[in-house]
Amino acid sequence: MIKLVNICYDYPDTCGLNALNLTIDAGEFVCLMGPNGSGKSTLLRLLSGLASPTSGTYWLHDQAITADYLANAQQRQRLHQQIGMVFQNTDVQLFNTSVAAEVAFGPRQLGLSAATIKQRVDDCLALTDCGDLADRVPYQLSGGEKKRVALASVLALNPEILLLDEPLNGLTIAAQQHMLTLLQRLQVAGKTIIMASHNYQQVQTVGERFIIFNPTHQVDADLTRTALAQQPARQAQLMTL
Ligand SMILES: Nc1ncnc2c1ncn2[C@@H]1O[C@H](COP(=O)(O)OP(=O)(O)OP(=O)(O)O)[C@@H](O)[C@H]1O
Repeated sequence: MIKLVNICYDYPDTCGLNALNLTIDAGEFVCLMGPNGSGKSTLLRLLSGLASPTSGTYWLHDQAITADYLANAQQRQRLHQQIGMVFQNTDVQLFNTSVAAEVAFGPRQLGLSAATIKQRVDDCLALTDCGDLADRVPYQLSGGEKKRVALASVLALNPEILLLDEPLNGLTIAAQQHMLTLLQRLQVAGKTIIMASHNYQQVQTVGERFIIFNPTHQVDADLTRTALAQQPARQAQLMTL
């Protein structure tokens, strides 16, 4: 489904990703791990179409997602329907005056009918346990509530792939568990989940594949949960990230 071939991404003064080769299949639950600055967020930005590789090719369903492809508004919108991203800082993502309006925003941009939009909003609020937040102002919600609303607004476009950048950061233990259970439910419902995290303890029971970056922005290891469980030294290293 996703295929990255020899991807490099350079910021003006530093490297973000270095010679990345990766294939991700539909339905996987992938955790991107590695130290601060190793490239996890950069990879999510590339996958979401917010940035294009400096070199190499990003394929999604045999379509090369190039800067030229993304320059076309219709094609960009198509990508955003296929791949949705929950940002690390949800404050940059939530800008509407009510939660219901926030979740309706994406479907409205697609020009869907009022009845379809209402159905999608109701479904996504229910799925993320945000039904009782519908009339609240997103900016005034707690950190955990904001993450769930951001997820609901992404789900309203019904993307097949969900990208999440440190979705557990700043949440209470209960809110973390809530989010993880929600993500597992979405995977069971057929979504592909790609989540950046530096906290192995939090994600070890939900992630099925662990792609671990090193400080030079390369993939250091790409392991199934079972394979990682057989590498205590690697697990210990992940615990210290
Ligand atoms: N907007 C930017 N401008 C310049 N350099 C950047 C920018 N964003 C990231 N970088 C650099 O690119 C490299 C990869 O950063 P990235 O944010 O992808 O890492 P990360 O693994 O997500 O880190 P963290 O765990 O701290 O979120 C780092 O060296 C970082 O300093």
